[in-house]
Amino acid sequence: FGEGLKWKTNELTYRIENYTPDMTAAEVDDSIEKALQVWARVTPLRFTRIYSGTADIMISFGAGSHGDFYPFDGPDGTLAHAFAPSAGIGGDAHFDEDENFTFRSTNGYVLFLVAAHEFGHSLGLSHSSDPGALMYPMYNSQELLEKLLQLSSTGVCNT
Ligand SMILES: N[C@](CS(=O)(=O)c1ccc(Oc2ccccc2)cc1)(C(=O)NO)C(F)(F)F
Ligand SMILES: [Ca+2]
Ligand SMILES: [Zn+2]
Ligand SMILES: [Zn+2]
Repeated sequence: FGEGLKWKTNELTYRIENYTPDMTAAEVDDSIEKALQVWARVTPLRFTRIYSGTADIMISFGAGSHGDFYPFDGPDGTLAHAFAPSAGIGGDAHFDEDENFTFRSTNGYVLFLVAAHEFGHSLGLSHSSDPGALMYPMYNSQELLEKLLQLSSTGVCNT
């Protein structure tokens, strides 16, 4: 996906274009915001949500061929993909609607984790070979979820 580019500003906008029926809109919003906060805490980046027009990071759910050259593959397999920083589709994150995304439970893919991984790509990161890393291209949730949530909880309490 042409990684290696960087955003030219620290102020980025994002827009949630549509929702998955697997979760409530509030749970999707919360998962996306938390996933962006993971990166906001480790970079100088700030994310602003917009509700119309074109954002730097356009977030959408789609199944099969959904408007780009990387059609999804039905349940499991590819869960999502995102594009490295650039104009237009750059930075956008697409989630495979055929997956069962979940807020916190263990049945299904935790949207917060998948989104945090995809936003790593949206910021220009490529995959990590460390199986405990967020940018590892295989989904695993146990220790990572605790680590990230504990990170975000500590982040909250000392601010
Ligand atoms: N589609 C992927 C694999 S994927 O199964 O869709 C995927 C796997 C894991 C993902 O996030 C994540 C990584 C580590 C722990 C928890 C969740 C996101 C996406 C990917 O890494 N997309 O960003 C690849 F490698 F390009 F095929
Ligand atoms: Ca899939
Ligand atoms: Zn796509
Ligand atoms: Zn990835």
